[in-house]
Amino acid sequence: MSELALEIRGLSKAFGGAQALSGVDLTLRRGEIHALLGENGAGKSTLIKILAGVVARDAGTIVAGSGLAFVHQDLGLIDELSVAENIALELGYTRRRGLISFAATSARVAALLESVGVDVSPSALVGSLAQDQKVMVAVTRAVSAGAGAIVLDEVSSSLPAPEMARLAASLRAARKSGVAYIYVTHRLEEVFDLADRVTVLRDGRRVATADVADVSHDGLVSWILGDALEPAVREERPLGEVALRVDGAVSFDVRAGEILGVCGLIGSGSRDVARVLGGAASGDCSATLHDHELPLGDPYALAQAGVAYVPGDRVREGAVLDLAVRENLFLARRPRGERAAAAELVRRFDVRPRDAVERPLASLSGGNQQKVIFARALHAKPRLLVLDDPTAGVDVGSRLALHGFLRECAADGAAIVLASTDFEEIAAVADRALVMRHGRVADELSRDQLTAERLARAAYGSSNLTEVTL
Ligand SMILES: Nc1ncnc2c1ncn2[C@@H]1O[C@H](COP(=O)(O)OP(=O)(O)OP(=O)(O)O)[C@@H](O)[C@H]1O
Repeated sequence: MSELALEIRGLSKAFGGAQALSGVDLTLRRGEIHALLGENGAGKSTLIKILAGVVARDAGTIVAGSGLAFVHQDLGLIDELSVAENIALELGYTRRRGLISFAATSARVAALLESVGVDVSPSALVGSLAQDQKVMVAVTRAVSAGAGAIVLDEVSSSLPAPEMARLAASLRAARKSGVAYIYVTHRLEEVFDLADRVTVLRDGRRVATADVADVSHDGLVSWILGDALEPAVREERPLGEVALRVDGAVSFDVRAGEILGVCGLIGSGSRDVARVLGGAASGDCSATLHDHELPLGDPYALAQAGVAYVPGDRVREGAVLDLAVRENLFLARRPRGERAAAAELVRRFDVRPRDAVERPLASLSGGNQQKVIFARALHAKPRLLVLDDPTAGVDVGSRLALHGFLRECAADGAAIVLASTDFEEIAAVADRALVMRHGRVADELSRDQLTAERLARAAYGSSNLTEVTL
């Protein structure tokens, strides 16, 4: 066991009749980053919830070398407190003669940050840090609690590519302290940037475990999906007249049939563009759709005006978890033949399990919940479709399928605004992209200029790659 931080044998779990995990083995070596992959519903969250003690296992053994800790996407940090205070909440404050010593606490935290290789000041307010730095503070907090293994559960899922590159560098450095990481992601590039080994789950079974150096991108895809991916075809789409005009702090046009990508670093304002147009936030601008003023700020009136919105925060903005999939599909307007229509959408958008229609949305895996929200927006046949990071948490196969649906929607004449933290996604589907910096449109890239790397450079405002440390 000495070389192992964690050993899982024969882990099984069923929910009702559905076998979420069947006899899964996984070993985690000290000081390794071990990626855990699998399509939506493969069983990753169930495995993690069992490790965390939130879900009881049906069978199997788990032996942990030392403590296990969990860092989820929301990180659980308090923005208004300093780095030292956030970590001291876990570590305990250092006392001198019975009194809390902030100086001594800060020195202890500084030493801890250094041991993990995190370059932030203990006195910095967490709210002022970049998202990748926040992840590393959460990691340091877990280390301070004595964790020998840390599960990073989709911490990168809404992290723009440039910030992800920095997080990858920090995590690679952090591994030297001997702590082991399980790293859950749907972005395969990250596996190659970051991980030492990889385990793939499919339908609750372990399909493979391998050294990352021995696997290819296509090999991973076929383990994940049980099949190869059809390469996406990018057909030329004729663009129509200008359909959407936005005027204000940010001004731009989108033509009918055009997919406009919007991206930037966190805080650049790129996602705010989608939130304002989708009716989830108010903003300092006005907009017209086919020359009619859009009722921004009023989600219901926006929907009436032909706008559909796929929110980034599906739990708070997009979905009612306690309601059935069918009810979530038709929240605003219930069609005749609702059951048949819902079953058809579930089939077309490949929502799993297949009998999901009458199940509560909460019982679906995260990625399958997102497909339901996507299906609802596209079913409305919008004239303007606004999406905020729509494929975060969606597996590699489903993502390609959703991109295909986006292209179909554009081919039907919709104007599409796609804000995404996944720069590969924008490069793959957008006809044009705006790159935001400090709340303004800083760059515009046309179709033939669109690559993930160029987007990342533009997001930083640098044409010099060495400054960017991608
Ligand atoms: N509370 C629950 N009740 C019923 N079924 C559940 C419950 N939680 C998970 N499941 C089912 O267990 C299976 C595995 O789901 P899990 O959430 O572990 O997948 P995942 O790999 O984490 O997917 P994703 O990438 O979408 O997050 C799915 O079929 C899911 O519908």
